[in-house]
Amino acid sequence: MTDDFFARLPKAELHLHIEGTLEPEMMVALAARNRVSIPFRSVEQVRAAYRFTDLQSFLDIYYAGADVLRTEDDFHDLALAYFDRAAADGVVHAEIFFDPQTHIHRGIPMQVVIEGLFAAIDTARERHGMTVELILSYLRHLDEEDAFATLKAAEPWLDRIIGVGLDSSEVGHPPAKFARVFAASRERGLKLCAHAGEEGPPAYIHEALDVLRVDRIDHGNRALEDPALVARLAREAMTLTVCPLSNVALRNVARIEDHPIDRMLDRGLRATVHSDDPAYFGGYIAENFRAVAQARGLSREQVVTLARNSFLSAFLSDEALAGHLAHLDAFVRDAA
Ligand code: HPA
Ligand SMILES: [Zn+2]
Repeated sequence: MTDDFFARLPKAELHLHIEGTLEPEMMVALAARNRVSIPFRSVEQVRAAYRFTDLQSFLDIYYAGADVLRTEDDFHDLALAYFDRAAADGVVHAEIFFDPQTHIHRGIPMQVVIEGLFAAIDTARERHGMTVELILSYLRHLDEEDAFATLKAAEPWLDRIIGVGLDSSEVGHPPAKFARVFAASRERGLKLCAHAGEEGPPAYIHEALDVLRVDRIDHGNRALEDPALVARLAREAMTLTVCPLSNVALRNVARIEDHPIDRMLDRGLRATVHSDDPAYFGGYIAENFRAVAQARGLSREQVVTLARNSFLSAFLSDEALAGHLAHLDAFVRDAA
């Protein structure tokens, strides 16, 4: 399989934090445009700081970097640059996380964030035919009351937000901490996702399923430590949105050659491949597919299964899903 095959393979991006697409060049440019001081003098210095030892060491830099995002134009420019990049990687549908609390706590109103993102989404549809949905992600290191305030602040735009997520520092902040705000989110018709089992134990995945009643698990790698959980996830066809380059960058997997993606597929798990925070972890979605496929010697059939799973796991109408699967089948036939 050539680089071109991985880039043209039609796919859905389901695990991407838009703040994690802030490339060092844009960070430096927005710092200058908004007269925000950052602790780096050049793009090279920013890149050199991207050596992580765990999730928290990444989050510290990721939240600091987000401070250059101030205006509706900033959010628009950030997201449109990402959509252009994703289109070149074969992404035809994306469901992206955004972290409103990161911005609200700095005094940037929800409206600035959301209207900037919506404007870019409209352009992505016109320019690339790409469909994009937003997932409002609650920060789990903050309390549930703050999450409730965020849901309330998003009320005017909920008809254009497809779901909610749960991210940030996992260990010590179990899913059950957000039981009530997830129930309230579900009552408003929102889909539910939660990061679980990235650094946290398998018990957090059980909780995300039983207490939050999520529709998708983000990461979920540590499920492999619990055979009964693996059997349950497989039986329920519960998606795990797996991010290979993130797993290596944050040292949840020692080397890409050790990545468990094929073990997940072999055990009947509905795994998908995504990019998480590509500006920080060294590659967008096609590079995640290529790197893990080459390192693990995946067959073409396994790679196509990963792409198919991305559509099966997306929050699409039956009609849109059928269209994407037909397009994928045609691509596979033509590429044969
Ligand atoms: O990989 C992640 N895990 C938890 N929180 C995050 N916020 C951005 N990326 C991540
Ligand atoms: Zn993530």
